[in-house]
Amino acid sequence: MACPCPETPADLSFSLHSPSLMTSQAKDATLEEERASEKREKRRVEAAVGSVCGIGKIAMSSSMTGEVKNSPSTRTTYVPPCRRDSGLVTSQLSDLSLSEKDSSSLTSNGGINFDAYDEIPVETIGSEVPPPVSSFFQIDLGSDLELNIQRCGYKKPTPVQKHAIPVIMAGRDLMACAQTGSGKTAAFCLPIIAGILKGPNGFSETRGPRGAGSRAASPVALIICPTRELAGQIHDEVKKFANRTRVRVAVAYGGVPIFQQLRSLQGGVDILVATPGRLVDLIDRAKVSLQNVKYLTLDEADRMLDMGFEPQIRRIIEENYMPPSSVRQTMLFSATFPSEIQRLAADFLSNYVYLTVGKVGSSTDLITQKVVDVSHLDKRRHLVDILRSQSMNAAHGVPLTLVFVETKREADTLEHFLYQNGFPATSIHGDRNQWEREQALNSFKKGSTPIMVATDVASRGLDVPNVAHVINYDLPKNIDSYVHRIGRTGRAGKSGLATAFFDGTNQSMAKALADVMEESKQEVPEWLLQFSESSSSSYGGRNDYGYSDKPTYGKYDAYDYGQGEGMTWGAETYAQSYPTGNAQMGSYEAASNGFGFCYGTEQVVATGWD
Ligand SMILES: Nc1ncnc2c1ncn2[C@@H]1O[C@H](COP(=O)(O)OP(=O)(O)OP(=O)(O)O)[C@@H](O)[C@H]1O
Repeated sequence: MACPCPETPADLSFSLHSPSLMTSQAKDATLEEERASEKREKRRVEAAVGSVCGIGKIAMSSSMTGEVKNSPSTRTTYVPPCRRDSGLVTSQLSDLSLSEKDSSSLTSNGGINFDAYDEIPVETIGSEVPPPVSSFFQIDLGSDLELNIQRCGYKKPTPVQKHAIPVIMAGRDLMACAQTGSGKTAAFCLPIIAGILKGPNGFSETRGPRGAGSRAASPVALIICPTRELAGQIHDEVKKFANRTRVRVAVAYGGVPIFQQLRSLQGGVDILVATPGRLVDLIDRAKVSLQNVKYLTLDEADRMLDMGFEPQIRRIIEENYMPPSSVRQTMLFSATFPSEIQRLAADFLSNYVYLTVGKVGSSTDLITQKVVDVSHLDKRRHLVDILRSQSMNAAHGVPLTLVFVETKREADTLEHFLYQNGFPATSIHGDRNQWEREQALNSFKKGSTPIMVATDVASRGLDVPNVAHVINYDLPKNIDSYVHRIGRTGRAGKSGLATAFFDGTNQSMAKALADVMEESKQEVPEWLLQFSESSSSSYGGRNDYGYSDKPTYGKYDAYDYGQGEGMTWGAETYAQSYPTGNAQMGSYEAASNGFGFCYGTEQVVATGWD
């Protein structure tokens, strides 16, 4: 059958093959051609990037960049040769158990298949956008880093890496939106490390105290993210890539004693990964100075805004001697970008490239999405039936299953209920101390407790390999959270299953949910379409630009915020807007964020961020 998709523009130097459509002979020939073109491309990109890799804001001219011609603020779309039939046609979930297809989707969660991402359309907007690469070795990342990439088993870059790495290496600011699990972390880590290893700023005398001196640690790269677990995970990732190089990496997040973090900073640091609250604390103690920051990355930038971190972020960036946006390089990464993020981009980025892989805010079609109409009272029975059914069908024990609930109390209650009913479950939420949270996550990762009940504290960024099933026991209040939650499965090109329980209270989500399902080629149940047509509310919906339409400020979950040493702020969630008038205190600790204003203490609907 003829491919209905537009041809890949002939002038694109990288190939976008659909492997399933190729014979092995054709594959060999293509590989040969790829190697040759890789070498040609490497020479061209080297010539273009030259000595400015990652150390300056020198934009490449279109004549330097080769075939992809860009005039100022050009929109370039890379269209895959043929969108594969994903094969993920969903069948109705039988009333109380998993269908055969769903079960097989749970067990086919095996190997990494990044080819799946090759078919996703990519768009770049900006002036003189550096061309993408098709291999890690096409751009000079340095031999140490190349070795570490190989050690990590990364054979080829994912689309976001193909496009983002050359942009960052060329010294450009970047706002990048790519689907969950598609390798955004390495997309910013690799060029930062490469830049530090090459650049004159990288190993200057300024990276901070090396001994017992009193000077503040002065990182060259700062990576800010919303949660402790995510900070820990990014730190691990950076350490893997910086292994056996002289790049020093440290992490700082709340909920644990600060002393150990202070000690690691004392040795001097090149890359600091931090959550906003603890970072402000360290700056106030004069233990961290931002005056040498050359690379600033905001990971899950939209979530940090959503959580009300904007004052902290602004304070960190605008009031602490951080070099201005014309000097530093700034990168924003997420799978969703609500419109509010554009204000931040306008303030913090300069002459940036806007990169989108797939549709902004959409999910990957590697995840089979189900939605079940279930009354509130029936949820537990449904959950038990699903868990039983998948355990019976699983070849190797209970598949890793993440169950999202709305409140911390519900997380505890449901964990207890599951445990009482013979299911090996644990839970993670903001009322558990950091040690308990890490224990829970580890035992989930190892499969000792293959069922984890979680609040939104686990919805973003967490990369647990082989999560087979995400169950939205309680649907979140906005569609971006839904996209991130289900993105805990179907990562790194693997398939996954996501089931949502839709009850009477979720009607305002119907349209947004149906839209996301349609965008990712899922079968939307007729009853949901009907709800979505009758629902007049746009809450949780999207505007014409694919951004979420909802008001994002003041929707507080509990977060890692202004905490002192070992202390957890905001153990609960502030359901609505802040600052609020008539506060109604809940059972949480925080009433002040340490920056001079009171949090709204609206009705408490906890989801456990901190
Ligand atoms: N090029 C690659 N080759 C092999 N594995 C990779 C590659 N890039 C990333 N991975 C792996 O894919 C997984 C997902 O990557 P990562 O966590 O960076 O995704 P993400 O896009 O940041 O997801 P999220 O939006 O949920 O934060 C990780 O286990 C990572 O190690």
